[in-house]
Amino acid sequence: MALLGLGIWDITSLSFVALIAYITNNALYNLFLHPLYSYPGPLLMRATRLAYCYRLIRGTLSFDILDLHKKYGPVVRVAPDELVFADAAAWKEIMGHQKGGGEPFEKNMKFYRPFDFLPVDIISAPREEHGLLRRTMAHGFSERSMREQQPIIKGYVDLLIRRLRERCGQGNRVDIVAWYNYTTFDVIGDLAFGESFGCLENSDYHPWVKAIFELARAGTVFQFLAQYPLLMRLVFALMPKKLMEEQEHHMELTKAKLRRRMESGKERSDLVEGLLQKKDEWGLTLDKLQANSSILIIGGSETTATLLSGVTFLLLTNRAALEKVTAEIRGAFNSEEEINFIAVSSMPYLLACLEEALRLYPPGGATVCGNYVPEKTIVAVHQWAMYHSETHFKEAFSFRPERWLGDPVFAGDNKDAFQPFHIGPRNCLGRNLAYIEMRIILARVLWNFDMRISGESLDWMKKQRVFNFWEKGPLYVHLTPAR
Ligand code: HEM
Repeated sequence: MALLGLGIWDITSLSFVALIAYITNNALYNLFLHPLYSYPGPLLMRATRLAYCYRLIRGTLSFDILDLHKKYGPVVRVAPDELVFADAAAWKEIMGHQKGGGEPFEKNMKFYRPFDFLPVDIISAPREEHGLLRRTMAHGFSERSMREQQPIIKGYVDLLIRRLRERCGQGNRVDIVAWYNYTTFDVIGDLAFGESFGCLENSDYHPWVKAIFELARAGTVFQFLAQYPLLMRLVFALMPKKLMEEQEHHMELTKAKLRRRMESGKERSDLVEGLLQKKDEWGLTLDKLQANSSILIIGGSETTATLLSGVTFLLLTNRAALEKVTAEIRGAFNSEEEINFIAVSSMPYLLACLEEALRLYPPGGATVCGNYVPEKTIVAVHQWAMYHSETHFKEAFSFRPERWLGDPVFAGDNKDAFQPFHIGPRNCLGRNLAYIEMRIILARVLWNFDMRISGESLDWMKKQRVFNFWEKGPLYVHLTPAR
């Protein structure tokens, strides 16, 4: 084959040279002419986004960002068009409420919705649609709804305790991560679809839940590919058909659950009732309902289970704090029945332990909040890096619940830097529900069991990487009934 007298090898060599020239040209532009050229950062990261993507898909980005802040200061250029901030004021500037409503910047869709064909949900909706969705979904999180949801949540916590009692004692160990996941997925499954996933009942993950964990790692790869549309198309063309079918199957399962919830005809104070009531008026398709209920489940279950796993690990490796929080709980109640939503809200040390775990092990972690400013710069805050900085928190790597209780040793901490639920019009809608679930579950577990960490899990937190979620291995603990 010949083109204008050139052979195949000439054409290949020319294409290669053209590609190298293009990459070099781009890198030189990024280093010397780009509007962000004067911001500090490592040479490779300033020259090309590939260096950032490499850290993202290795799952080490969040930890690397802390080192970068130490070396380059509170604002670092981590990709040609991206700045990360380790400054408490950045929260407000990036996400705070604006006069007239809305947030200052649009979200970065390459991060939040890497594929155009995915239906829009509350997390990825543009400003106006987001406002409508949020106002409607907020009904499910009202005080009244949460009061009515209390017996549902209690039912699953009762079942958790029963299951753990069946398994504890005589040298047995349990993987507490799995049990927290079973519980929080069952609770939110019930609150979003009117039926649980049956994880606690069957003492196993439901395939829907398993698929979510399997997709998390792929998510970072797609966030990387979203930067390179041609590569994305190539990967899609080569992707095994089976993977696409599994994704379809997952969405079908969600739709089937939703259909059953709609056909039940019951009015419930749950998390989707608001949307279902507006379904016809807004012409909400099943795809959109599916997308939003999936977000509720993923956002409301994995996060809470992660934090519960984190706080359990931190307590079991900090004996004094474990004894103190256990004494607070066991001293406050005469019977387990008294441990309810209201009672657990007034347990200061329990709350301080949860806050400290949110600081050391923020669920979704390490996630960024990318947004575009008009000049198409992405701006981001990385929670893990921000919270492990001595600039903001004394003894930043240690578990010190006292810092949240006014201990003068930590008077210099910059609490404004700590925003695990984000701030502004797109902050976490489920924050109150999360606190209630976390307090009730932790209080009931500590009331019922003396806990000890199993030797093989002592470096559980150290080994983890982040792929949108913390990639948590099993956390083995020994439980002994306390009564
Ligand atoms: C420890 C537990 C939790 C943490 C740390 C957490 C954190 C967050 C964060 C950081 C966001 C902002 C995400 C973004 O825009 O990038 C968010 C949004 C959201 N969360 Fe949570 N969350 C937790 C539990 C829950 C629970 C239990 C629910 C209940 C279903 C929930 C529902 C939501 C919803 C609906 C949004 C979207 C809000 C919007 O875009 O307007 N979250 N959460």
